[in-house]
Amino acid sequence: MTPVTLSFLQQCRQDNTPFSCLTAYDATFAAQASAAGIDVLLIGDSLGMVLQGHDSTLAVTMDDVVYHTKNVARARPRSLIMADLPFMANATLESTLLNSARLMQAGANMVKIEGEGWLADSIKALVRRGIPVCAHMGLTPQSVNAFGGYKVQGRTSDAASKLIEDARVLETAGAALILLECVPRQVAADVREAVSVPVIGIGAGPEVDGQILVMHDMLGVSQGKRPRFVKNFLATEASIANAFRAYDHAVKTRTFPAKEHCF
Ligand SMILES: Nc1nc(=O)c2c([nH]1)NC[C@@H]1CN(c3ccc(C(=O)N[C@@H](CCC(=O)O)C(=O)O)cc3)CN21
Ligand SMILES: CC(C)C(=O)C(=O)O
Ligand SMILES: [Mg+2]
Repeated sequence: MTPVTLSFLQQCRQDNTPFSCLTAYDATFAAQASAAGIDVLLIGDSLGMVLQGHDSTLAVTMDDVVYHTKNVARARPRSLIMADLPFMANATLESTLLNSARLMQAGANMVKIEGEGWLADSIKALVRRGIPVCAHMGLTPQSVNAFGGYKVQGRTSDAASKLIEDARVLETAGAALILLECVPRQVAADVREAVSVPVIGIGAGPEVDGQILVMHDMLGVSQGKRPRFVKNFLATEASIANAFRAYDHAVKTRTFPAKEHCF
Protein backbone atom coordinates (compact mmCIF):
# COMPACT_ATOMS: atom_id res chain seq x y z
CA MET A 1 0.00 0.00 0.00
CA THR A 2 2.39 2.68 -1.18
CA PRO A 3 0.97 6.15 -0.61
CA VAL A 4 0.16 8.34 -3.59
CA THR A 5 2.67 11.17 -3.95
CA LEU A 6 3.04 14.12 -6.29
CA SER A 7 5.87 12.32 -8.06
CA PHE A 8 3.48 9.42 -8.74
CA LEU A 9 1.03 11.87 -10.35
CA GLN A 10 3.89 13.37 -12.37
CA GLN A 11 4.77 9.85 -13.53
CA CYS A 12 1.13 9.31 -14.54
CA ARG A 13 1.40 12.36 -16.74
CA GLN A 14 4.64 11.13 -18.31
CA ASP A 15 3.17 7.66 -18.93
CA ASN A 16 -0.13 9.12 -20.15
CA THR A 17 -2.00 6.93 -17.64
CA PRO A 18 -4.86 8.94 -16.08
CA PHE A 19 -5.36 9.11 -12.31
CA SER A 20 -8.60 9.39 -10.35
CA CYS A 21 -9.69 12.00 -7.83
CA LEU A 22 -12.84 12.35 -5.74
CA THR A 23 -14.05 14.66 -3.02
CA ALA A 24 -14.17 13.23 0.50
CA TYR A 25 -15.36 14.83 3.70
CA ASP A 26 -15.30 12.05 6.31
CA ALA A 27 -13.32 9.00 7.43
CA THR A 28 -15.80 6.34 6.30
CA PHE A 29 -16.11 7.42 2.67
CA ALA A 30 -12.42 8.34 2.52
CA ALA A 31 -11.51 4.77 3.51
CA GLN A 32 -13.89 3.33 0.91
CA ALA A 33 -12.62 5.61 -1.86
CA SER A 34 -8.99 4.94 -1.01
CA ALA A 35 -9.59 1.16 -0.97
CA ALA A 36 -11.28 1.46 -4.37
CA GLY A 37 -8.08 2.89 -5.87
CA ILE A 38 -8.92 6.61 -5.94
CA ASP A 39 -5.57 8.41 -6.10
CA VAL A 40 -6.44 11.87 -4.76
CA LEU A 41 -9.04 12.84 -2.13
CA LEU A 42 -10.12 16.48 -2.11
CA ILE A 43 -11.71 18.07 0.93
CA GLY A 44 -13.60 20.45 -1.33
CA ASP A 45 -15.45 23.59 -0.32
CA SER A 46 -18.28 21.93 -2.27
CA LEU A 47 -19.04 20.65 1.24
CA GLY A 48 -20.97 23.90 1.66
CA MET A 49 -23.39 22.67 -0.98
CA VAL A 50 -23.53 18.88 -0.52
CA LEU A 51 -23.16 18.73 3.29
CA GLN A 52 -24.46 22.09 4.50
CA GLY A 53 -27.18 22.74 1.93
CA HIS A 54 -26.01 26.18 0.78
CA ASP A 55 -26.47 27.13 -2.87
CA SER A 56 -22.84 28.23 -3.24
CA THR A 57 -19.47 27.55 -1.61
CA LEU A 58 -19.12 31.07 -0.15
CA ALA A 59 -20.37 30.26 3.38
CA VAL A 60 -17.67 27.65 3.99
CA THR A 61 -15.13 28.60 6.67
CA MET A 62 -11.58 27.55 7.47
CA ASP A 63 -12.91 25.75 10.57
CA ASP A 64 -15.25 23.71 8.32
CA VAL A 65 -12.47 22.60 5.96
CA VAL A 66 -10.08 21.89 8.85
CA TYR A 67 -12.69 19.74 10.59
CA HIS A 68 -13.41 17.67 7.48
CA THR A 69 -9.71 17.38 6.60
CA LYS A 70 -9.02 15.93 10.05
CA ASN A 71 -11.83 13.41 9.58
CA VAL A 72 -10.51 12.32 6.17
CA ALA A 73 -6.92 12.13 7.41
CA ARG A 74 -7.94 9.85 10.29
CA ALA A 75 -8.86 7.21 7.70
CA ARG A 76 -5.14 7.12 6.82
CA PRO A 77 -5.98 6.75 3.13
CA ARG A 78 -3.43 5.59 0.59
CA SER A 79 -4.68 8.53 -1.52
CA LEU A 80 -3.00 11.95 -1.60
CA ILE A 81 -5.02 14.39 0.52
CA MET A 82 -5.72 17.82 -0.96
CA ALA A 83 -7.74 20.51 0.84
CA ASP A 84 -9.47 23.61 -0.55
CA LEU A 85 -8.68 27.07 0.76
CA PRO A 86 -12.23 28.41 1.20
CA PHE A 87 -13.56 31.81 0.10
CA MET A 88 -11.38 34.72 1.35
CA ALA A 89 -9.00 32.45 3.26
CA ASN A 90 -6.46 33.94 0.82
CA ALA A 91 -7.53 37.56 1.35
CA THR A 92 -3.92 38.52 2.09
CA LEU A 93 -0.59 36.79 1.63
CA GLU A 94 -0.31 36.32 5.39
CA SER A 95 -3.76 34.74 5.69
CA THR A 96 -2.96 32.50 2.71
CA LEU A 97 0.12 31.21 4.50
CA LEU A 98 -1.44 30.79 7.95
CA ASN A 99 -4.65 29.20 6.63
CA SER A 100 -2.68 26.82 4.39
CA ALA A 101 -0.61 25.86 7.44
CA ARG A 102 -3.83 24.98 9.28
CA LEU A 103 -4.89 22.67 6.43
CA MET A 104 -1.48 20.96 6.39
CA GLN A 105 -1.57 20.55 10.18
CA ALA A 106 -5.04 19.02 9.86
CA GLY A 107 -3.55 16.32 7.63
CA ALA A 108 -3.56 17.65 4.06
CA ASN A 109 -0.62 16.87 1.77
CA MET A 110 -1.28 19.93 -0.38
CA VAL A 111 -3.69 22.83 -0.77
CA LYS A 112 -5.84 23.98 -3.69
CA ILE A 113 -6.49 27.67 -4.40
CA GLU A 114 -8.90 29.19 -6.93
CA GLY A 115 -7.61 31.93 -9.20
CA GLU A 116 -5.68 33.03 -12.26
CA GLY A 117 -2.28 34.56 -12.99
CA TRP A 118 -2.49 36.84 -9.94
CA LEU A 119 -2.10 33.75 -7.70
CA ALA A 120 1.59 33.56 -8.64
CA ASP A 121 2.92 35.40 -5.58
CA SER A 122 0.85 33.28 -3.16
CA ILE A 123 1.97 30.08 -4.85
CA LYS A 124 5.63 31.14 -4.71
CA ALA A 125 5.36 31.94 -0.98
CA LEU A 126 3.63 28.61 -0.19
CA VAL A 127 6.03 26.52 -2.26
CA ARG A 128 9.02 28.23 -0.62
CA ARG A 129 7.61 27.10 2.73
CA GLY A 130 7.13 23.49 1.64
CA ILE A 131 3.42 23.51 0.84
CA PRO A 132 2.58 22.02 -2.57
CA VAL A 133 -0.20 23.87 -4.40
CA CYS A 134 -2.87 22.96 -6.93
CA ALA A 135 -4.10 25.98 -8.91
CA HIS A 136 -7.85 25.74 -9.63
CA MET A 137 -8.63 27.63 -12.87
CA GLY A 138 -11.48 28.06 -15.34
CA LEU A 139 -14.83 27.99 -13.53
CA THR A 140 -13.78 28.96 -10.01
CA PRO A 141 -17.00 28.59 -7.97
CA GLN A 142 -15.93 31.12 -5.30
CA SER A 143 -16.34 33.74 -8.07
CA VAL A 144 -19.88 32.66 -8.97
CA ASN A 145 -21.19 36.16 -8.25
CA ALA A 146 -18.64 37.72 -10.58
CA PHE A 147 -19.37 35.13 -13.31
CA GLY A 148 -23.15 35.51 -12.91
CA GLY A 149 -23.63 31.75 -12.55
CA TYR A 150 -21.83 28.44 -12.98
CA LYS A 151 -20.89 28.98 -16.62
CA VAL A 152 -18.36 27.36 -18.91
CA GLN A 153 -15.15 29.44 -19.04
CA GLY A 154 -12.57 29.91 -21.81
CA ARG A 155 -15.11 29.84 -24.63
CA THR A 156 -13.70 32.79 -26.64
CA SER A 157 -10.26 32.58 -28.19
CA ASP A 158 -9.13 35.52 -26.01
CA ALA A 159 -10.34 33.78 -22.85
CA ALA A 160 -8.71 30.51 -23.93
CA SER A 161 -5.38 32.25 -24.63
CA LYS A 162 -5.50 33.95 -21.21
CA LEU A 163 -6.15 30.62 -19.51
CA ILE A 164 -3.20 29.01 -21.28
CA GLU A 165 -0.90 31.96 -20.53
CA ASP A 166 -1.98 32.07 -16.85
CA ALA A 167 -1.49 28.31 -16.47
CA ARG A 168 2.09 28.80 -17.68
CA VAL A 169 2.58 31.62 -15.18
CA LEU A 170 1.29 29.51 -12.29
CA GLU A 171 3.44 26.55 -13.30
CA THR A 172 6.45 28.87 -13.31
CA ALA A 173 5.41 30.16 -9.86
CA GLY A 174 5.63 26.57 -8.65
CA ALA A 175 2.13 25.08 -8.87
CA ALA A 176 2.46 21.28 -8.67
CA LEU A 177 -0.95 20.63 -10.25
CA ILE A 178 -3.46 22.56 -12.28
CA LEU A 179 -7.18 21.86 -11.99
CA LEU A 180 -9.45 23.01 -14.80
CA GLU A 181 -13.19 23.24 -14.21
CA CYS A 182 -15.82 23.64 -16.93
CA VAL A 183 -13.78 24.57 -19.98
CA PRO A 184 -14.12 23.31 -23.57
CA ARG A 185 -12.19 20.05 -23.99
CA GLN A 186 -9.91 21.54 -26.65
CA VAL A 187 -8.95 24.39 -24.31
CA ALA A 188 -8.11 21.85 -21.59
CA ALA A 189 -6.01 19.87 -24.06
CA ASP A 190 -4.19 23.09 -25.05
CA VAL A 191 -3.52 24.02 -21.41
CA ARG A 192 -2.15 20.53 -20.76
CA GLU A 193 0.11 20.88 -23.79
CA ALA A 194 1.36 24.27 -22.55
CA VAL A 195 2.48 23.05 -19.11
CA SER A 196 4.45 20.08 -17.81
CA VAL A 197 2.63 19.53 -14.50
CA PRO A 198 -0.34 17.13 -14.26
CA VAL A 199 -3.70 18.69 -15.15
CA ILE A 200 -6.89 17.55 -13.38
CA GLY A 201 -10.21 18.16 -15.09
CA ILE A 202 -13.87 18.43 -14.09
CA GLY A 203 -16.02 19.21 -17.09
CA ALA A 204 -12.78 19.65 -19.04
CA GLY A 205 -12.86 16.57 -21.27
CA PRO A 206 -10.72 13.44 -21.44
CA GLU A 207 -7.44 14.94 -22.71
CA VAL A 208 -6.08 15.73 -19.23
CA ASP A 209 -4.15 13.69 -16.67
CA GLY A 210 -6.70 13.28 -13.89
CA GLN A 211 -10.46 13.49 -13.42
CA ILE A 212 -12.35 14.68 -10.36
CA LEU A 213 -16.01 14.64 -9.34
CA VAL A 214 -17.94 15.56 -6.24
CA MET A 215 -18.70 12.26 -4.45
CA HIS A 216 -22.40 13.01 -4.00
CA ASP A 217 -22.74 13.70 -7.75
CA MET A 218 -21.19 10.40 -8.82
CA LEU A 219 -23.40 8.55 -6.32
CA GLY A 220 -26.47 10.33 -7.71
CA VAL A 221 -27.57 11.79 -4.37
CA SER A 222 -26.98 15.53 -5.00
CA GLN A 223 -29.96 17.87 -4.96
CA GLY A 224 -30.88 20.23 -7.78
CA LYS A 225 -29.70 20.58 -11.37
CA ARG A 226 -26.97 18.18 -12.32
CA PRO A 227 -24.08 19.67 -14.31
CA ARG A 228 -23.40 18.13 -17.73
CA PHE A 229 -20.07 16.62 -16.64
CA VAL A 230 -21.62 14.44 -13.90
CA LYS A 231 -22.21 10.71 -14.25
CA ASN A 232 -24.02 8.57 -11.68
CA PHE A 233 -21.77 5.53 -11.16
CA LEU A 234 -24.04 4.00 -8.50
CA ALA A 235 -26.91 3.61 -10.99
CA THR A 236 -25.33 0.49 -12.49
CA GLU A 237 -23.55 -0.84 -9.37
CA ALA A 238 -24.75 -2.73 -6.30
CA SER A 239 -22.74 -0.84 -3.69
CA ILE A 240 -20.92 2.41 -3.02
CA ALA A 241 -17.60 0.54 -2.98
CA ASN A 242 -18.40 -0.83 -6.44
CA ALA A 243 -19.43 2.63 -7.69
CA PHE A 244 -16.07 4.04 -6.53
CA ARG A 245 -14.27 1.17 -8.30
CA ALA A 246 -16.34 1.70 -11.48
CA TYR A 247 -15.46 5.42 -11.50
CA ASP A 248 -11.77 4.68 -10.89
CA HIS A 249 -11.77 2.12 -13.72
CA ALA A 250 -13.68 4.41 -16.11
CA VAL A 251 -11.20 7.25 -15.51
CA LYS A 252 -8.16 4.99 -15.92
CA THR A 253 -9.51 3.47 -19.16
CA ARG A 254 -10.59 6.91 -20.42
CA THR A 255 -14.18 5.73 -20.82
CA PHE A 256 -15.15 8.65 -18.54
CA PRO A 257 -15.67 11.45 -19.43
CA ALA A 258 -17.55 10.57 -22.63
CA LYS A 259 -18.67 13.09 -25.26
CA GLU A 260 -21.92 13.85 -23.47
CA HIS A 261 -19.97 14.98 -20.38
CA CYS A 262 -17.83 17.49 -22.31
CA PHE A 263 -18.17 21.10 -23.43
N1 LIG B 1 -22.47 18.96 -6.05
C1 LIG B 1 -21.57 19.78 -6.59
N2 LIG B 1 -20.94 19.41 -7.71
C2 LIG B 1 -20.02 20.22 -8.29
O1 LIG B 1 -19.43 19.82 -9.33
C3 LIG B 1 -19.72 21.46 -7.66
C4 LIG B 1 -20.40 21.80 -6.48
N3 LIG B 1 -21.32 20.94 -5.97
N4 LIG B 1 -20.16 22.96 -5.84
C5 LIG B 1 -19.10 23.80 -6.28
C6 LIG B 1 -18.99 23.76 -7.73
C7 LIG B 1 -20.14 24.32 -8.52
N5 LIG B 1 -20.04 23.56 -9.73
C8 LIG B 1 -20.88 23.65 -10.84
C9 LIG B 1 -22.24 23.81 -10.70
C10 LIG B 1 -23.07 23.85 -11.82
C11 LIG B 1 -22.53 23.79 -13.09
C12 LIG B 1 -23.43 23.85 -14.28
O2 LIG B 1 -24.62 23.63 -14.18
N6 LIG B 1 -22.89 24.11 -15.46
C13 LIG B 1 -23.65 24.16 -16.71
C14 LIG B 1 -22.82 24.91 -17.74
C15 LIG B 1 -23.66 25.91 -18.50
C16 LIG B 1 -22.88 26.54 -19.62
O3 LIG B 1 -22.21 27.57 -19.43
O4 LIG B 1 -22.93 25.97 -20.75
C17 LIG B 1 -23.91 22.74 -17.24
O5 LIG B 1 -24.81 22.58 -18.04
O6 LIG B 1 -23.20 21.81 -16.81
C18 LIG B 1 -21.16 23.65 -13.24
C19 LIG B 1 -20.33 23.57 -12.10
C20 LIG B 1 -18.98 22.60 -9.64
N7 LIG B 1 -18.84 22.38 -8.23
C1 LIG C 1 -15.32 20.37 -7.66
C2 LIG C 1 -13.97 20.40 -7.02
C3 LIG C 1 -12.89 20.63 -8.02
C4 LIG C 1 -13.91 21.38 -5.89
O1 LIG C 1 -13.21 22.37 -5.90
C5 LIG C 1 -14.75 21.11 -4.72
O2 LIG C 1 -15.28 20.00 -4.58
O3 LIG C 1 -14.87 22.03 -3.89
MG1 LIG D 1 -13.72 23.74 -4.36
